[in-house]
Amino acid sequence: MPPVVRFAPSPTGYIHIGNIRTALLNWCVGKRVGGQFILRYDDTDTARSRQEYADAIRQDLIWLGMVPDLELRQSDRLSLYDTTTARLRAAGRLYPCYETEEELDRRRALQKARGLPPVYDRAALKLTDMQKAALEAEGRRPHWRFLLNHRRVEWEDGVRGPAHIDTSSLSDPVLVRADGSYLYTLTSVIDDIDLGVTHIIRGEDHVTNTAVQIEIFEALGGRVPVFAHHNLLTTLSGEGLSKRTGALSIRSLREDGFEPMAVSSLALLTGTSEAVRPVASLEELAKLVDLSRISRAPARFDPAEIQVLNARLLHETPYAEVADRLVALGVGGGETFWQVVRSNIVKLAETKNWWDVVTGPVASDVEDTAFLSRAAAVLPPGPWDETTWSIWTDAVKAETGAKGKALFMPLRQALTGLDHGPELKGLLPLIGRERVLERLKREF
Ligand SMILES: Nc1ncnc2c1ncn2[C@@H]1O[C@H](COP(=O)(O)OP(=O)(O)OP(=O)(O)O)[C@@H](O)[C@H]1O
Repeated sequence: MPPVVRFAPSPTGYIHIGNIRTALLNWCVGKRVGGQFILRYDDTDTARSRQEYADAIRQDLIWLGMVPDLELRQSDRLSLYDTTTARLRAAGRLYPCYETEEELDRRRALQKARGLPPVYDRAALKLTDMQKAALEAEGRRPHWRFLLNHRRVEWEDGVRGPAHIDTSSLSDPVLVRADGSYLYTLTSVIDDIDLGVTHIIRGEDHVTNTAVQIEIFEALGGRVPVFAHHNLLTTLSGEGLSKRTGALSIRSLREDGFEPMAVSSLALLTGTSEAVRPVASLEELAKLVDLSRISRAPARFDPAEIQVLNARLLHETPYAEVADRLVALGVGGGETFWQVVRSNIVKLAETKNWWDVVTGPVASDVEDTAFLSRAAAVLPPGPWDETTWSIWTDAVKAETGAKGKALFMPLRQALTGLDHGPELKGLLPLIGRERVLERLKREF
């Protein structure tokens, strides 16, 4: 059976490069063998979830090439959660609790003072019907906790190998809030069962959730999927990423002009056994994914590396893949121009600067105008090709006696207004004889 995978972000901000590590791993594991990739907005936290963020997540994934096969939002599925929760209540696995946050805080402080772990003591389980009625008469509304089985929950983690957590070390998790809203821990399992999710690949921030959720899967009679918890991306100094700060959001990287495959290559390959390098397509990237070879240590990455990857990716990109975008940027010169400039750019938009250098005008401040006039005098006749530059510079050398930097630098500066850039043997024919003459004679 082909895998069914999902990316399930909360639409509470713009997704960042760490979030897409999760999305990419799921996409790769699912799509490389013809599986289904689901995008699910986990928007049960209505106070923080926003439609504009959900829209942005979809756009970001599509920009990266991960088109979802199915898209759904948890806020549309409340009736499924209502009926499933009723089953858990009927089975005695959900029980009402009336403690306020302050009461719980106090209890935890007391446990800590006694050297005990701050685990919920299940006091609510001992409440009689009369006590519950009295609390409700006071105006209290219950929140609902899941009765854990207090056992050793084991699973074969796709990344971490054999894993286990003893749920007796955990508090019974709240699955339904006092206002009746559901927590992600529950709704996620209900959806994963309903959608037939076969693999749950997510960050290791979810490991504890997994033990709880395996118990919920079992309580609901669902098939427990394969779980895999990957390391989280952190900055070089070890700082985590959060949607709330907006740092390294996919949106900002796109606006900064980075290529989607540079972003994806960095997000996916950092902290794996593969060298971090630009990979040309998601399909190629998917072939490199081996969950069992993802490191357990945090995946530290240098945000500056994205520049390097972007440049390397563009250096290897064939003209056909960028032709339309070059036209949209107002860049001419076709494939020849692309071959000449692609190894001199970090971002595609920089091609426009070089095209402006080709078409002119350029301002230069070469003082030795006599040298330029003598160079102009020996300019070869057209047509020009890649050999013209060396024919010309040999002639200028013979004419003026200049060599090395003293020969090349004034010519480069006069022709481009700059002291660096693409090879002049490629640029020269693009600039053309007429403009070269103008620039040597300073007649722009
Ligand atoms: N720095 C990170 N590196 C890799 N994966 C991450 C990182 N941060 C979050 N994830 C993963 O992204 C997926 C979506 O997570 P979620 O929507 O909860 O976002 P978040 O960034 O963890 O949370 P928050 O909105 O609280 O900042 C989860 O599977 C989570 O494990």
